[in-house]
This record gives sequence, structure tokens and C-alpha cells, in this order.
Amino acid sequence: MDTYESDGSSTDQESSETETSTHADLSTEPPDTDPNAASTDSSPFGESLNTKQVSGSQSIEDMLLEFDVQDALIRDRSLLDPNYVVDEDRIVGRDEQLQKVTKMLRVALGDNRPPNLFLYGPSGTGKSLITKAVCKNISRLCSSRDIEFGTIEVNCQDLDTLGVAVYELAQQAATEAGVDVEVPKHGVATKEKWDELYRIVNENFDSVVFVLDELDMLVGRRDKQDPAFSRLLYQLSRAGADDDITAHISVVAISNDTKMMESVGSRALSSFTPEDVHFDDYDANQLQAILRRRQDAFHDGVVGEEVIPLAAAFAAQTHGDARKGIDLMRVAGELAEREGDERVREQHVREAQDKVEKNRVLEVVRGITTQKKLCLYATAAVAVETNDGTARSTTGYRVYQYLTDSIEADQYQQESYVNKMKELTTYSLVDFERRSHGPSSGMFLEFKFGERPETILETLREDSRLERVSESEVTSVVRAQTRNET
Ligand SMILES: Nc1ncnc2c1ncn2[C@@H]1O[C@H](COP(=O)(O)OP(=O)(O)OP(=O)(O)O)[C@@H](O)[C@H]1O
Repeated sequence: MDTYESDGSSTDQESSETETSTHADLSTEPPDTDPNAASTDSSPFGESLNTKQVSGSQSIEDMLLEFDVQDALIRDRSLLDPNYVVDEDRIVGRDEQLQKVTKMLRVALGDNRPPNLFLYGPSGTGKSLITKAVCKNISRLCSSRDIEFGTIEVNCQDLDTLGVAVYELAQQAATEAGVDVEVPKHGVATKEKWDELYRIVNENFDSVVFVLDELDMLVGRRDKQDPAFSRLLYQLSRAGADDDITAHISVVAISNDTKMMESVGSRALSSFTPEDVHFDDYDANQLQAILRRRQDAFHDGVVGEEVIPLAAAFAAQTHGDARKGIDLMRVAGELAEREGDERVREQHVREAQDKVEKNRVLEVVRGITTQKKLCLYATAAVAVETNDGTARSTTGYRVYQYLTDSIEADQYQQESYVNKMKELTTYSLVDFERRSHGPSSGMFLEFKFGERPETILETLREDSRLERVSESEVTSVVRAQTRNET
């Protein structure tokens, strides 16, 4: 996989750079204060804050009570929470996947081991939802049949190493069983954590489904031959076959990266052998249908006619991501509530789009290294200047070279630049396609952003190093390079 087969410059050293540089680089602005405002209070907050009037009009208590009586627009916030597992009748347009996953996992209801599954497709296309909904139903039926069934679910996004992942699995297994983990989190060998996981599973379950969400993110230490996700899959599959785990186990691996299985080592692949289930992007109509099934999250008649089509259209621009559509509905509703409006309107969705987009970009760029920020900045700067919002890797690299020169940062080869950009595709902020200049010339990658490249530049400029770069000079470099390309 590209994420793993990188240039060697993406080492653990880079990970530590992430930790230090992000905090320093993307520090938030101090709160807006008016230096000229006179304060008569000796205490910084003023003792009167709880009881007295604020800004000469309403007291805090009045405002709180007003919220009590004001008609809230949102009736059921859980329907707008992306982590909430909605009932089956609210799941739209995923019949095929729902049937496939159900038929394969229902084996757990008898005395058999369900097959392993690999669910892949872009972000927000229902992979986790379908898995959780099926497991929830199996669990309910199993309890009526006296079968101890457990769903042990981990999201691998923030797990650095195999040892951390195994401990997390043990922790989740313990929570599901209502027992304690009996080994410490730190200072013990990974083998002890595996043994603890086996113990918890064997003592508490007849049948277990391990759900490994965003598995491709579990890369682990780069000095190991196989990525950590490959080793995890191997060990879990072997544990079932070698009777380390006596319960029937099935592993559901979930990833946005369609090529993840290509970097699973051959040893792991021959034990894991999953059934594949593909999840496509949603189109705007499907997204509308998903959102309409949740419209009762709001009180009757408060959602303007244009709200759902617009939220669906915005979400369709980001790979048909249902999570984004749901986020837009929630944020638009909250904005309307805050403004005291009696309806959610188109304008709230537009404001929400701006907010959600900025948050998504911020979330991604907060966690990436300075080198990746430079690659992303260069590529977004190119995309801003092209008619169709795309950026060629060849042009992007030249702008990257300009950026690294101007802030005196390390400069990597074009291959590394491309690898770093490819790694960023896992966050579905940017996507790429392979293109060719023509039959006799070379290939290049064409990057396209899921969010507006202007928002990406704006967010990245909060990094103090990038803030120093002259925007107009970057634009001139981009224009000159783009002319050369055509
Ligand atoms: N077909 C659907 N019907 C109703 N809601 C859906 C559907 N697909 C996705 N959703 C909702 O969209 C949100 C994101 O879905 P989910 O977490 O399943 O995506 P995912 O494919 O696992 O994405 P990621 O790879 O980012 O984890 C959730 O709130 C989920 O309930």
C-alpha cells in the first residue's frame, strides 16, 4: 500500500515531528479582547456574572430560561449523531451490502464460525453502520438462544503500534463482557496482551466478531517487514485456527483504501481469506433519501423545503459522504436554533457547509507533519488556479520545491512528494487519478480536492511557517508552472 511503501522519509521521527510541530504550528489565536475596554471589576470575571445582567440587556439566567421555553428545532439529536446506530428502517440504499453481511455473519447464530469480511469503500458510505446494525441484531437473537455473542470493535485511526491495538482489543472485550483487563497498558510485552485478550474472550464468549475499523491506518513501526495491520490480521486469524481462542471468531476489516489487501503479507492473507463487500459512493438522490429518513430528528414543519436537497448536494461533492450530509443537517439546525429562527433554512445549510468544511480540513491538517503540509499547500495552490480545480503532480512538485526553498525546509524527491499526497487520500480530503500527457510522454497524477482548495490554503496558513510565505509569489509561481505544463 502506498501509505506503507513510502520513501523512507516517513519514519517514526516524522511521527514525533507531528506531535511537536502541530501543537506549536497551529496554535489558536488568543481570544478577541478589546484592549481599550474599561473594566471596573477587580476580578477578571467579575463577581456579578452569575446573577447580574450581561451587556446591559439579559441576565445569563434569563437567557438559559429562554432556551428552556424557546421551541427547540431539533427533537431527537441522536438521529443527527454520526456514531448513533440507527434502526434498520432508516438505512437506505444498502440492501445488497446489508444482505451480504447479514448472511455471512448469521452463521454465528448456529454453532459455526462466520467467515472473515473485508468491507471497503470511501468514507461515510455505511460500512460501520451496516456492520454495527447486523451485529446488534445478532447479539439480540443470540441472547434469546443462550449464546454468548460479543462484538469487539476498535477504530485503528489513533493506534500507533500492534501492542497498543492488542491492548485496545482486550479493553473493548473486557468492556463488552463487563470484566476488567488484568495486565497493565504499558511495560508488558505484546505477547502478554494477546494472552489477556484470549483469556477474556475464552472466559466470556461463545462467538465473537472483531470489527477493525480504519484498519489501514494501523501501520505501526516502519522498521518491521509487514505493516502492523497485516500482523494483527495474521495473529487473529491464527488464534482461531490454533485454538488460542476457543470461541468462534470472525474478523471484519474495514478500510477506505481499496488496495489495503495488496499490502497484507502473504502469510496473513492465507489465514485471513476474507469475503469482500464493496461500498460505493452515494449520489445526491441517495443522500437525500438518507436525510429524509432522519427528518423527524426535527420538529414537524421546521425544516425548509430546500434544506435537504442542498445538504445532499454538498455531501455529494465530498464523495457522496453520508456523514457529511448528516453533519450539515445538525450544524444547520443548531445555527438556526442559536439565531432563534423558527425554521431551518437554506442560508443555515450554507453557513453550516462553511463550518463543517473548515472543521474537516482543520481536523486533518492538525495531525500531519510539516512536510505533508507543504505538499498539500503546493497542490492546493495549483488547484485554486486551474479551471477544473485539479492539480497535476508535476506542477504541484515544482511549487513544493519553491515552498521548501523559500522557508528553508528539507526538500524531498518528487516520488516522496507524490507518496505524501497519496497518503493524504486516506482522509478523503484529496483524491487522485493517473493520467498521461500523451502516448509518448510520461504519466502524472491528477489530484482533486474533496473540499474547496481555498479553505485548505486558508487553514494551512495558520501554521506559522506557511504564514510567512508570500501568497502572491506562490500564485505567480503556480501560474508560470501551469503555463509551462500546457
Ligand atoms: N445507507 C445509509 N442509511 C442511513 N444512514 C447512513 C447510511 N450510510 C451511512 N449512514 C450514516 O452516515 C454516517 C457515516 O456512516 P458510517 O460510519 O457507516 O461510514 P463508513 O463507511 O464506516 O465511513 P468511515 O470509513 O469514514 O468510517 C453514519 O451516521 C451513518 O449512520
